[in-house]
Amino acid sequence: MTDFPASTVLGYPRIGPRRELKRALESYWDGSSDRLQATAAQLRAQTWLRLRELGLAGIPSNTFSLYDHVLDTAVLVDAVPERYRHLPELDRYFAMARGTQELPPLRMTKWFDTNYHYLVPEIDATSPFRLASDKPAAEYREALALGVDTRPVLLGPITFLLLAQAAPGSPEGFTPLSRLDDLLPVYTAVLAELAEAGATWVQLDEPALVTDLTPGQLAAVRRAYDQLASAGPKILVAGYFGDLGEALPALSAVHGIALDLVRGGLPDLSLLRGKTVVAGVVSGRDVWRTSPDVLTLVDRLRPHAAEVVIGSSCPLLHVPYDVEQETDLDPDLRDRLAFAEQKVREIVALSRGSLLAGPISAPVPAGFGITATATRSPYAIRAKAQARLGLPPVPTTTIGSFPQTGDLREARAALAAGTVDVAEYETRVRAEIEHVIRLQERLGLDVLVHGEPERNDMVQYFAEHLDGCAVTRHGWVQSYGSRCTRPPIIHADVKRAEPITVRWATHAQSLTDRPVKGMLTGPVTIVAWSFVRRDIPLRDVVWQLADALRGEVEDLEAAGIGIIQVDEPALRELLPLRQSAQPEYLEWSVGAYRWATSGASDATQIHTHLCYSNAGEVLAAIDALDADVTTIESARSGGTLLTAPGIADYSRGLGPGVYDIHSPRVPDVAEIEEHLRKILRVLPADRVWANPDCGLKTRAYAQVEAALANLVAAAARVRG
Ligand SMILES: Nc1nc2c(c(=O)[nH]1)N[C@@H](CNc1ccc(C(=O)N[C@@H](CCC(=O)N[C@@H](CCC(=O)N[C@@H](CCC(=O)O)C(=O)O)C(=O)O)C(=O)O)cc1)CN2
Ligand code: MET
Ligand SMILES: [Zn+2]
Repeated sequence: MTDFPASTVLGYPRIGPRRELKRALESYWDGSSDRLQATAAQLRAQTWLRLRELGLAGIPSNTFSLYDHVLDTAVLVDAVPERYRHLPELDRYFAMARGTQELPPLRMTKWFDTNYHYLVPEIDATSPFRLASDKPAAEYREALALGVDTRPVLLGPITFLLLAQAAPGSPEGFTPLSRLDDLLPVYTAVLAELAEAGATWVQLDEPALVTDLTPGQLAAVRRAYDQLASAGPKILVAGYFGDLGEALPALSAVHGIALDLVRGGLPDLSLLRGKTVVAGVVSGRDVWRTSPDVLTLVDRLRPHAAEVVIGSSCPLLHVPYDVEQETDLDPDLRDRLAFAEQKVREIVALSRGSLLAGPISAPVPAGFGITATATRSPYAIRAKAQARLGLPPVPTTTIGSFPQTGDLREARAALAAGTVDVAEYETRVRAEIEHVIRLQERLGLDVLVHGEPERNDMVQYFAEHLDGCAVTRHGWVQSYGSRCTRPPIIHADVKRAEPITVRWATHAQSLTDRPVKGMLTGPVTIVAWSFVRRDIPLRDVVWQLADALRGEVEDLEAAGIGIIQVDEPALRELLPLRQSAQPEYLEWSVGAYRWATSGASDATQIHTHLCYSNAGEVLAAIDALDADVTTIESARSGGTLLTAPGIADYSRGLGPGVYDIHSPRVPDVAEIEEHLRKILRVLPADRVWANPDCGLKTRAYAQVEAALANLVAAAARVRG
């Protein structure tokens, strides 16, 4: 049964080496271009042909998506909520993704422990599943027409259902997984269609199988794969981001298993007997070169499996395209790196036994060893000291960023290109800060922000100003839809050479009598959204950052900034997927946050912000952060924060976001007021803040002005 190609990747980036998909999407949405489908087809073709050119034997298809692969799966099986159904195909797809002025979008949340976001399917007890799209087969045929026989990739039914939520109005206790038996025939139908088109192998992605599953869920896994294994094509189940653990025995019927041997260890090898095993030894989650030593893992597998294939640990969606584009990187560092293109080369070389050892790695690390427990005075004492801020009940504020205009981005690009000098660039940034301050005063907000116009990104900006971090020029990774980030590379000990944000914060504060929040990104989030060195424990890197930020907090306070926000939107994201590892993580991550913030005096109000956090799950940790005020995503998760156990006892300031900033739609006053009243039914008025869900950088000024005016009006109504 040795018919599987000798090398493969589980998936590939899809935004385009120069973000071609981003540009095609955004010009399609603003109506200025009709090249979306053509660009998409071109990107797919380019990927298949490039992978073949690099010598990769097993090439995946249907890894492309116009927006999100979970949304694609919902559309594939027709799990489309009634409210979107009247819309024509593509409008409907983007309405589910982004909303329209009339319709809010589906919920969006983090894909496991990555910075990728997926749309949460809504499933109810009667959703009539059926095969409603031929995308997988169409893309298979599209590749075949180019002479590339691919392995179609589908999101597996278990992960799909576990990531879905019960549609609003579902009976108490209803879980989407209870619909498995109704969904399986649709999967059987897609598999049959793919077999008919000529596919010999189909990959089913099941990252949910590396999380803790109940006996009932494990039984569902077995039932699903016993059935799908006989549907036609051979089935490769990919369980990545960790160990398959208890789920592996339940996959006994399938023909192949892809193991994540970077995040997970070798399983009970007897369970692999007779199977094709994709040995995921090349990491899809970092940018470091792979050592040929990984072949010892492959050697351990060989005697047990029917065949062993060299592969990536997970889809390469989470790494940038090509390190060769990074001509500005320090050559010694660049030598240590592999992006998607280089990883494919490594996989091919490993499969041919010709991978060379990488260069001698990192400089000698210092690690980190703070043992002090960081505490501030009790909250009651701090609250009294902070009364000097003179804030009204239900104060209004925003999360930090204001729209990143085309002008600002162009000015930054011009600065990098050398066509604008630093002085000219900074003049523009100061002018933008003044504009943002005046706008907030005009709107009547209580706690102002400077708007973050000097930042390309809340993480990259800090990395650019810290020793030990490098940034890329073209290393884009998709975060959601058309939005991307360039994760910095933390390659050595992190240190702050000089203050980073103080001059922007003091400039903003000099323009107004109202308090302006200083704005920092927290240590966990900087690490979560960067590629991190591997030669010291993650927690040591986080603590190094915490120490650098502690210095920044002290400098801001000394410069007269009375409110300092330290964002930790990724606190929940780094939570280990297995419960057994969670308490330890929460202890050191919360400890690092407290180290960063606890140098502040009682009178300085510390804010934090979290988003896409399923905050209810980490409420105790949020509490332990000990921030005076926490603003949190809530509008787009259907207010689940407000029903979290313990929420009514939350003792400090809390601002559950009252509208979703990731959608272009503008909320009206009544809607925001209703949201605030819902919050006030759960929390006492002296603890509630009124704010959007997240920063406003992705919105246009017209949307922001209208939405914030409505927010201020709604807050005024509930105060009365
Ligand atoms: N790192 C990170 N992760 C996060 C978030 C976040 O803010 N940062 N927020 C949450 C949601 N995720 C998000 C991720 C990205 C963006 C986002 O807006 N990204 C921008 C890019 C931001 C950036 O780096 N901008 C640079 C570069 C801008 C650019 O494209 N410049 C042009 C040239 C200028 C032009 O013509 O526009 C180019 O390089 O080609 C800058 O402003 O300097 C985008 O995709 O459009 C928003 C939210 C969770 N994860
Ligand atoms: C993804 S959290 C964003 C927080 C940041 N202060 C902003 O407003 O953009
Ligand atoms: Zn946010």
